Amino acid sequence: MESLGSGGDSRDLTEQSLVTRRRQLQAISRRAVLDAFGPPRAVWTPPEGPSFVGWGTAATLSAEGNERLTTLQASADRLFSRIDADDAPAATRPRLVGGMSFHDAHEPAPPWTGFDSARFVLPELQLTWTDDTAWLTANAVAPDDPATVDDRVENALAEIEGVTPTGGIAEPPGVASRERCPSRERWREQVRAAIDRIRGGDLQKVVLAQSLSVELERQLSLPDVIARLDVSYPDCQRFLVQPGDGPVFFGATPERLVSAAGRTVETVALAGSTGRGDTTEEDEWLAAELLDSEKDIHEHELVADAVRTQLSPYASSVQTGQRTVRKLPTVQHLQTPITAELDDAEHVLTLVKALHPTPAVGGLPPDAAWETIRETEAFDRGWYASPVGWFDAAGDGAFAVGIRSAVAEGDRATLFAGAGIVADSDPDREWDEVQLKYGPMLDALE
Ligand SMILES: C=C(O[C@@H]1C=C(C(=O)O)C=C[C@H]1O)C(=O)O
Repeated sequence: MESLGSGGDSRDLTEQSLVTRRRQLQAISRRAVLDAFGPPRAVWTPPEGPSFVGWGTAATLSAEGNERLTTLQASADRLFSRIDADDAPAATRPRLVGGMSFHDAHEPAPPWTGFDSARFVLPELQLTWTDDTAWLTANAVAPDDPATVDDRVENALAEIEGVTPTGGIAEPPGVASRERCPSRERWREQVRAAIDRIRGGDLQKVVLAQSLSVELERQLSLPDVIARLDVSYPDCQRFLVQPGDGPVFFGATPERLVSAAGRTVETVALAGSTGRGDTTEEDEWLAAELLDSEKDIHEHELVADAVRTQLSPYASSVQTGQRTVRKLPTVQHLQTPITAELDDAEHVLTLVKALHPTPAVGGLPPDAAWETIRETEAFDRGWYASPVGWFDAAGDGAFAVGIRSAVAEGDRATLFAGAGIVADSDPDREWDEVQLKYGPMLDALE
């Protein structure tokens, strides 16, 4: 029988009610809340729509192996099978928030301690910001008396209303030293070997990544880092997952993996990159060159085609929007929005399973790309480039691709970034592209 850890014990998931109570409150700054309440915690801030912070643990679901999302979905169905909830907006429903490793086989070893192959937490408390107000949700699995959850939400409400607003955003901690994997010379060899394999015919595209380990001059302040990302990357999905007192995985990603609400599904193809210009003219010139680049269009269309193909078993029609240039502070990408109306509502985890990894972070064909990545990269991707997000009892949810991200603990952080390699790739240009993609995390740290 499946079980879950809840407050340290292992309990049978069937026959247990999940009790959820909610209260509306005066909107309060997220930074003040993050300052006041430590781990375990999670932050989810989309460019549009409700954002939330969760902390504490009402239940943890984790699973391993290549069927981990199937196992996890079954556990979640049991957890959500009996919900005793009061009436409140959909965004305040109990949510499981978390993610999974890029590779099927994953050991949660440093720097990824606590990051299981797949791990989702139902927070004990969720604070949700909607357009003009905020809601507090308290969750408990099989409490002895549901009235204790009413008490919990009232007490937490008082605690939050007593939180003192914080001052200005602190300066970034600063970077004292950095260590790259691989070296520039080794990268050239890796890219050339990948190109040879592509020319040999059994691989079309592979995304190779690098890691950058940095020692910080001071301890990292997560509330400040998140606040800085909010200012610099409002159009990106900002996320943070901290399973315990140890490491935290966070980022500001431009890439939506999938969001599902009933039968409506939204996703995006994002691949093909160039830098930003120093002047408006140069910037527009770079954008025009990207839109016209055969190499980048090829790299991009492999992603768009794969996404459409992966969604087609679930949807009789998949709509492709216009290919445009997405401008981010340090880099610009080719982007194509893709939407689908499903034949029947599907659990968002089913769609995550179908889509991960898209060739924007993996490659094509998937197995050959996976093998090339495993044989080439000398560091552990962990949760980098993997689905990170949330889902609820209805199977609705939203997932981002965990790029433009870092895993950090104390005064150390490891940043990750990659680039799609196709037959026409140039190793030095791909190296430069990777450095630009470190931008969001480096800006937040130094
Ligand atoms: C792999 C990353 O980015 C991905 C690869 C891109 C590319 O190769 O052009 C562009 C956007 C992302 O889909 C990353 O940022 O680490």
